[in-house]
Amino acid sequence: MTLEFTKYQGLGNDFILIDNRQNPEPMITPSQAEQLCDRNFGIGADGVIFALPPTEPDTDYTMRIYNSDASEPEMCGNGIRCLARFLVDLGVPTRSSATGTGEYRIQTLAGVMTLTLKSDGQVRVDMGLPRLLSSEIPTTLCPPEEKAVNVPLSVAGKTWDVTCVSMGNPHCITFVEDVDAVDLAGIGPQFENHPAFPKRTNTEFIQVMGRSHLKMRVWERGAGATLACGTGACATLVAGVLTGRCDRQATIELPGGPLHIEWSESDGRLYMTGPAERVFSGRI
Ligand SMILES: N[C@@H](CCC[C@H](N)C(=O)O)C(=O)O
Repeated sequence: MTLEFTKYQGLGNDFILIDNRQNPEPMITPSQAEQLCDRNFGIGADGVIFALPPTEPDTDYTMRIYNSDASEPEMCGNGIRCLARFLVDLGVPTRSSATGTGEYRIQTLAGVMTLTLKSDGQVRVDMGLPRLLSSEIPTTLCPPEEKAVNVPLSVAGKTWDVTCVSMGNPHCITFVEDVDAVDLAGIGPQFENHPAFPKRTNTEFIQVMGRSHLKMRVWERGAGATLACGTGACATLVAGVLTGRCDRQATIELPGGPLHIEWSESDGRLYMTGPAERVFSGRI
């Protein structure tokens, strides 16, 4: 089998993009995706993203993604910005927004996202509403109809105060004094596979630098330590606001670079703005 692909990255969170517009099912299996993501024996990536035909009214395409461990998450913030750039590079015309900028409407397992192509090359994504009930995360840290905000979680012999937010996919956020001192590879997997998270979890370790500046390191479910996580940055801003640590707009500083996140007071939705770049194309 020969597969055409293009590699993209959003703040160093990197993906293999596949033009799957002729078929509603991904043209490779999760285990083939895992092989392609291998950084020694494959192309190397944090995940594989498929541009699939639309199945919902008023959408342009459908996005699905496999993590580098072959699991399928509901959503990916950096990945959907890469998908916007991929569609532009494929020559797919955009819709025109009220402000005259180009837009795509993309269906995901977490709902429909609107992507706006900005004139400076960045992509702004309407990431939708955060979900806060324990049943929606999901987590057993609180009763199903309660929010897990600043609740204790025991990991690696220490009690961490955590806040849980779903952006379609699960996030567990904890604020620390010094984010560079966190042993990500040591404790990340223990958060990810903690029995309190029946669907596993992404985990964000956050240092507050100011009310509009948070520094983040992430351990991703199914991908490990990555250089950036868009859904994680959105979930982090929500956790920061809910615990009184930050304003509703902030720069989230990630190892791969900054993301701008806004939690709109008027519509309650999260808006993420950041870059996405093509790295290379190939055939495997
Ligand atoms: N890097 C992504 C999130 C990808 C999915 C995640 N690993 C999960 O399993 O939920 C982002 O930018 O949001």
